[in-house]
Amino acid sequence: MAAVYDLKQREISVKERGCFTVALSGGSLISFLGKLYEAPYDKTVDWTKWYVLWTDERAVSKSHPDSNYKLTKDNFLSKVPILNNHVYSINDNLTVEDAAMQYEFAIRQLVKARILNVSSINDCPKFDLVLLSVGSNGSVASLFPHHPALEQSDDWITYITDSSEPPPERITFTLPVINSASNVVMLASGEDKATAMHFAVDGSGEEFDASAVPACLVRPVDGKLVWFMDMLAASKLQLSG
Ligand SMILES: O=C1O[C@H](COP(=O)(O)O)[C@@H](O)[C@H](O)[C@H]1O
Repeated sequence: MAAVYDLKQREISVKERGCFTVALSGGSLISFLGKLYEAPYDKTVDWTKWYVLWTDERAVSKSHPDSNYKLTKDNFLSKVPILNNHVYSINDNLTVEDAAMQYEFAIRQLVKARILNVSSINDCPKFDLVLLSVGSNGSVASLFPHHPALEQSDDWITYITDSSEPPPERITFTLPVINSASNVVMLASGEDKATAMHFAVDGSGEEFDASAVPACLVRPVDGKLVWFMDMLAASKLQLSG
């Protein structure tokens, strides 16, 4: 995945603020992060500057196989020297409502400490990088097709109790936060993503309902969007015009 992210962008963030803030979703993208602890990146990345957060979490314990934290810990964090106090996971001992509030508070503290920038357009936190693995239904983070959470713009973090994919309870970034990032990378791999990718990339026109494919609603307001897909996920693209 082009080493996940342009090395220069990381260097710019580190030079400007002395840190690099990344929000990770769960899903298949986590296995691609492995490239970052292989040569040459293992020598060039300054891991001590990284701050890691999650775009969303499922309401399960951190040791549960469905936990996005566990997935990231097992496949990435346990292999790289990111500082423990730079890892901001979502509390698994609270109700989703309280965990969402607590997580938003933690993000506000990072903004106060100037570890996280703020968007000049909407006052949302401005992550250096948001990495999203797109679901087979076109979901991003824990924002699912036609769900009212897609409309949420008052809060940075919200929660849902009726996810169309198990488990039903989740905590998630809202779209304004995703769209305020400096860089958003969307990843889709596998044939089960092909229909969603077709709508996400080719879907347009008055009749197209973007809320049916939340990935379509990812449009950074003042940042870059990069898509990575494998041949199977891209197999239904029309790429006309
Ligand atoms: O439930 C979730 O799934 C999506 C997509 O995962 P994938 O395995 O189809 O790549 C993920 O991005 C999200 O963070 C997670 O909570």
